[in-house]
Amino acid sequence: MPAPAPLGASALPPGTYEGTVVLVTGGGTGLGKAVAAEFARLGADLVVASRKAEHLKAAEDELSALGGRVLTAACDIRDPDRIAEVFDLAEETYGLPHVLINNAAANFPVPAEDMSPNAWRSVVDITLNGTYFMAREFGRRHLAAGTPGSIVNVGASYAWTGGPGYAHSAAAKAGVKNLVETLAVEWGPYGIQVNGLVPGLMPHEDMTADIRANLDRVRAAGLRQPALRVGRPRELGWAATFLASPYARFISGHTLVVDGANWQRRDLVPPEVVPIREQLGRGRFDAAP
Ligand SMILES: CCCCCCC/C=C/C(=O)SCCNC(=O)CCNC(=O)[C@H](O)C(C)(C)COP(=O)(O)OP(=O)(O)OC[C@H]1O[C@@H](n2cnc3c(N)ncnc32)[C@H](O)[C@@H]1OP(=O)(O)O
Ligand SMILES: NC(=O)C1=CN([C@@H]2O[C@H](COP(=O)(O)OP(=O)(O)OC[C@H]3O[C@@H](n4cnc5c(N)ncnc54)[C@H](OP(=O)(O)O)[C@@H]3O)[C@@H](O)[C@H]2O)C=CC1
Repeated sequence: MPAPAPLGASALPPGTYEGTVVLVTGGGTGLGKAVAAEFARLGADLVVASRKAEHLKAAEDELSALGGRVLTAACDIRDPDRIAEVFDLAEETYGLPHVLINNAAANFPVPAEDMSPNAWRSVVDITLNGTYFMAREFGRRHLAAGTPGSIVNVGASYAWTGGPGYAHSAAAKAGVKNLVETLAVEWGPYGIQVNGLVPGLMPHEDMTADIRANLDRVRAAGLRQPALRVGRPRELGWAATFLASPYARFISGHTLVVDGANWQRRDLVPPEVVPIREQLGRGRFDAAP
């Protein structure tokens, strides 16, 4: 597929998000930062919430250079009390966020039989429970205030297909997609839109070592994407700024996949079956700890 428009370009009119507060979880790294940047270019004030000080610093430094104001808040989205404090802080500083980008998630490749109960819990807690806790706080505050809002939950295409090597994340992302569909109906009458946004393979400099190693395996195999290229983080940002914009007010309960049709790929001759243990370079399963 052709290369996208250059970084800094936008399909939306300048100032589309002036006077709008956008809260992005995990907005200090990778795709969350790229999405936050597109809102900032269009005039939004940003609230970035995540756990690590170095990620919050990166958000503050890089996103404030794009024009809008940036408030950062240390927050583990597994903690509903801390989430409420972050919303209090945002309200005191700018007013209640109009848009919530539920981007933060956790993931690492591991064969299902090797995964510890705590590893499963950590990924599901962050990816599914954290996403719900953020949406819950946002929804309750808007319902109480009688104001409209827009939520975009970042997902993954293995929500539909299953994700060998990522059982925890795939199950959690299936829950995230399902939550979009439920909340869109429950909160539609109050003017709250809820949509999902799924990136395809979009490499970036903040990828964790585990995910990067998998990307290297994909590249070594020859990429194998129908688009014959990977996605650029700004392509996700453009889709997010459209979904939360005044031009998408009748879109709700929808999950938009930005992956160059990769998740639809089927072959006349199915690919060779290689067990996940082998793909991850692991030996025979040994139940002994
Ligand atoms: C090229 C193809 C790419 C396909 C991508 C598919 C689409 C999805 C992409 C993504 O979601 S990318 C997002 C990735 N980003 C992150 O995961 C960032 C945040 N991650 C983290 O903070 C950690 O990785 C964490 C482990 C998920 C959470 O950290 P926390 O501090 O809460 O947990 P820990 O106490 O460190 O660990 C809990 C538990 O998990 C076990 N564990 C940790 N890492 C691994 C691993 N690599 N493999 C197996 N198990 C792991 C850890 O040992 C703990 O379990 P116990 O030892 O206590 O049993
Ligand atoms: N990159 C890709 O190709 C793909 C990505 N995705 C999805 O896109 C989204 C962004 O992924 P990507 O940018 O690649 O990943 P990153 O690892 O760069 O981003 C994950 C972000 O989540 C934050 N985070 C993790 N755990 C918590 C927590 N408990 N509380 C608050 N924040 C947390 C991290 O910040 P901190 O460490 O500071 O807490 C980090 O900023 C995710 O939802 C992911 O599943 C889906 C498919 C493909």
